[in-house]
Amino acid sequence: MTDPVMENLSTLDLEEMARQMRAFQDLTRELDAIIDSSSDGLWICDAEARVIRINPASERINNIKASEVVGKNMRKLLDEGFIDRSAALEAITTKKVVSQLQNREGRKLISTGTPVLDANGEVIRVVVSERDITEIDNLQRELEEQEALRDQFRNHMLELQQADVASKSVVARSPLMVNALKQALKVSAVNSTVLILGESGVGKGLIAELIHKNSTRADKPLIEINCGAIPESLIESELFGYEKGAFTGAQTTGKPGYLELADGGILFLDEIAELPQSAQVKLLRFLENGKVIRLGGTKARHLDVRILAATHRNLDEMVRQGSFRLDLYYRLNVIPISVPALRERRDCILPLVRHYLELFGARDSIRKRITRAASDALLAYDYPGNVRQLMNVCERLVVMAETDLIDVKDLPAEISAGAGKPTAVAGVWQEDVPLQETLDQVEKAVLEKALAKHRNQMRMAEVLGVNQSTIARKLRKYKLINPN
Ligand SMILES: Nc1ncnc2c1ncn2[C@@H]1O[C@H](COP(=O)(O)OP(=O)(O)OP(=O)(O)O)[C@@H](O)[C@H]1O
Repeated sequence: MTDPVMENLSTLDLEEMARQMRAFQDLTRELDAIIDSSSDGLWICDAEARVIRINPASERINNIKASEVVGKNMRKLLDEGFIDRSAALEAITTKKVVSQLQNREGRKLISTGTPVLDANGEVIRVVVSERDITEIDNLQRELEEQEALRDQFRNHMLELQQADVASKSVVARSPLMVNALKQALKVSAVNSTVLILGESGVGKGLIAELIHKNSTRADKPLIEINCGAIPESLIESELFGYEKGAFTGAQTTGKPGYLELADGGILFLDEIAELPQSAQVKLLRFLENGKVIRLGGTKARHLDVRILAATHRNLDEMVRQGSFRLDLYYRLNVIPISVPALRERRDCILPLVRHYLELFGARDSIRKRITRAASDALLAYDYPGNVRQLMNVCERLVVMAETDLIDVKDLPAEISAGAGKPTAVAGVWQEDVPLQETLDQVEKAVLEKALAKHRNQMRMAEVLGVNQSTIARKLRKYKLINPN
């Protein structure tokens, strides 16, 4: 017997139905693939909140099998305590998309219930997607903790620094030193990298502090690191920071580097010549693009850090020998400031002595004066350790000198040894050196003494019996004044 319905269908109708059926099957397969491959969990419920299906991601997130929940009503799952809130129930009631935070099996989930409405606006299905945000949440918390730690650290440093700088004053009498300070003040206003050159103890650190104090970054940190004092194996992690587990012994939370800590402020890299080659490459990259990537990390952080660097070494020579990168040298040497050795600015010596005797005296409530002979010995000494050495001598004199009047006998042996002896000024010279060289040395020493005493070229000219233009020319020749 033939089917009457089939009888009335033409071959064309049948072909169309078969095509539609195939298209429907393809669509179902596509939907299955989407649902099953989603990394977010998916729950599909009917209008009564009965679970129709859940995807493999949901099985994994909730640690259940689909068979345990399919066919059950969300209300029952709620009563059984399997879930603490249901986005599906709320979406059915409100007919709106709802998002909820849920705690399940010790994990944090964000569930979004979306109602599917028919043509009459009635709910026919609810799709609930759930995303496990436990890791993101932990990372967020870690980040917040680190940021809090960083702020705490930075504030602490800033307080210490402000107290330190406030208590310091810079003594400068010699034109060479005055010029170095002027340069420092001038560059404070800009953001350029500065390379401070000079022997150990001349005051390079003090110049860096002066630049910071007078810059627009004064209320942000000045972080100082001595590249020579950090073990080579640690310098990169100290400078650039590291992510957790970057190397054996790394803190489990990871750590920001000094560059990050200096964000918004200034990083002062003392003893820059001691920076290992691999760190030189990374520093150069930072100077070029302003970004750092922590060790073991992939995320580039953009930082706003001004770099000041200092060294007592001859970087030119190191570049020639290949131990310092030329490209980094160019990047650092944008504005060089040379701080002269103390023996090249003897007219700073006595003002510094007075300054430090007063400073240490006030600290210890001791007031000490100094004899002329002791002053002369201090003035004649060469100070291989520069201002730092002079400062230590003054502290010792305040504490140790037996009477209120400091005399030659109170001075350290290396300084008192020179007292009273004829110096180059009085006529001691080396044998067998060209006469002109000896004469130049004597002339320079005479000018240095006169400059320290009279401070005024006119007066110097009077005392030395030459005209003022000769004095000016010779001061320039021996670099005792600013060449400009
Ligand atoms: N012109 C100055 N007036 C007052 N104190 C100074 C002056 N120059 C340096 N000092 C003091 O001398 C000490 C040494 O200075 P500083 O540390 O800045 O030298 P440095 O050149 O950076 O030395 P190093 O190369 O060893 O790091 C510091 O205590 C500093 O305050």
